[in-house]
Amino acid sequence: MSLAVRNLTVSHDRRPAVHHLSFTLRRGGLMAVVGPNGAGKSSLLRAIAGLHSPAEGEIVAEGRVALLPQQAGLDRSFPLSCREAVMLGLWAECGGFGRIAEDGRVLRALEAVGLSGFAGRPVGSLSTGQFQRLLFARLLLQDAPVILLDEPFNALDARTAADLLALVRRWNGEGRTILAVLHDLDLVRDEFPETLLLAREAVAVGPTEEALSPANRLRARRMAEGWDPHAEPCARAA
Ligand SMILES: Nc1ncnc2c1ncn2[C@@H]1O[C@H](COP(=O)(O)OP(=O)(O)OP(=O)(O)O)[C@@H](O)[C@H]1O
Repeated sequence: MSLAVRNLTVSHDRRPAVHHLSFTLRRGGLMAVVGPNGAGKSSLLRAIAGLHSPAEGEIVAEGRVALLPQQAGLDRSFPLSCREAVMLGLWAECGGFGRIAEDGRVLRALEAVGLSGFAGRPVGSLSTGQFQRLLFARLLLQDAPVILLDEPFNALDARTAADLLALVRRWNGEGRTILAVLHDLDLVRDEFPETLLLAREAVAVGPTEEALSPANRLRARRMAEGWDPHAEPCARAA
């Protein structure tokens, strides 16, 4: 197994965003995470990436995990050039000074996502699509066997989405394991063989067509609508 999530509860202020969730993903697996707003999808990815400690349960990943976060949660006014922003992806691998020797890799990553000539541009000057390409270049450099994508094609034009989808396909073809939060169910059906349908708890996990059956989607909607944000914290997640 490349990724195993066992009885995972992720809480904010002791209120569970993800509740007693278990699933596994084989090496080279390609799985979509689908669910209503507030279903816990981003919380799940952040916990797998090690950015949020689980309240309960266990996450086992084979090798390094790289996360493409949601753009909406990022501060783009930070004074960084594209080169520096992509180099941040190398921090865990090379530390501060070692990265300077890696400029060639950074330029190649920028080129691979269609951003040749952008190395010196401030990140704040990029369009949404260009910024998403930049985040993909950073992921490319991280070279992780497990890749988490949080709404990777949101607010992109067709050309940018197609280019970045081609990169995802390439990574998967190289045997990397990919877990992606998506709202476009047609894209999920076309590209992702497996799906986790999440409404804080797992509604379904398995082959996409079965997981996204009308009955499961209705159940997910009802579970999300029935959730009381003021309910008592989960006693088991204390
Ligand atoms: N930092 C936080 N502090 C407090 N509550 C949070 C925090 N982050 C998320 N939550 C809450 O956790 C629940 C799940 O949020 P999360 O962002 O994981 O859902 P999501 O499925 O990714 O939603 P969306 O589709 O809208 O992006 C929501 O009720 C949200 O308000």
